Amino acid sequence: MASLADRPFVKMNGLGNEIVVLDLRDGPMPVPPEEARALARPDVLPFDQIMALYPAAVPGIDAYVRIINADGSEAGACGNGTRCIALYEYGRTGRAHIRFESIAGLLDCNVSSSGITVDMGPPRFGWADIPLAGPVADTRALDIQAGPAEAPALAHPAVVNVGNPHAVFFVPDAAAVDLGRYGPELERHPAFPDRANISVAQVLSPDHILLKVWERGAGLTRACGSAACATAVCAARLGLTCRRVTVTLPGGDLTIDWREADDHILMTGPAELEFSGRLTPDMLGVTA
Ligand SMILES: N[C@H](CCC[C@H](N)C(=O)O)C(=O)O
Repeated sequence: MASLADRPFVKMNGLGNEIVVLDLRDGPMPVPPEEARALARPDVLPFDQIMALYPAAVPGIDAYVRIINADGSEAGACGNGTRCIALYEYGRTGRAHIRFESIAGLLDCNVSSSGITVDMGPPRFGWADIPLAGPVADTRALDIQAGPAEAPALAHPAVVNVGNPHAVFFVPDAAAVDLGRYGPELERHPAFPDRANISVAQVLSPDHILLKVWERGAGLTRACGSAACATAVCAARLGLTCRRVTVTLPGGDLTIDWREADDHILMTGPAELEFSGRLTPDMLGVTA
């Protein structure tokens, strides 16, 4: 497989969710998983996701995007990363309305002075859509848990697919949960054949949720846009909140609006451009 050596990159973040943008439209190539893992090393260019841009297949779409986690696995959605590439494309073209295509569908973005809004599409709650290992009638409360059997630390998550799989545990006190301890086993729980992103959510009011996330293929992150979307729709589906909420993550706030008219999830928040550079063989773990 060809190497990414000598390709330009842009380092960005969405509320501290660490993003690397690789614009591969001039020379499309897959992202080698082993090079992604090498690049993500703490002393190289630590990131949570790579957003790789490819030529769009249809007119009117700015790019096709593929999302690679720090462990080299591929994801179907990345809300914070999508805001980052929307800002990147706005900087390149000056156009505020940007459209991406992804494996999970169309991502309609709008860049404005009040933030970047991404239409993440509709949630999918069916067990096979998540996916789960077998039929489950009620995906509002999956029969799994973590921690001591007699007093589980986390139990009965709501599950949803928002382009990628999420399990959301609602708890009375999110700060009291050691997600770093339970995240790894829950991410790889047998109930999730494609693994899952794991959220711990505390409902503060009908329009405000506190959230922390263990991301599939990346671990604890400062923010996770798709988890904020997943948590907002699961909370509304359970009657815990209204359909428009502020989600407060360790890195900051996102506004999520689960639109009644078409069931689409709109996520609004910031993105930040940090620096750019060029990838070297050393950064990619490639022997020259
Ligand atoms: N940080 C991303 C989520 C990445 C999800 C990825 N970890 C997966 O495997 O689904 C976000 O802001 O939505």
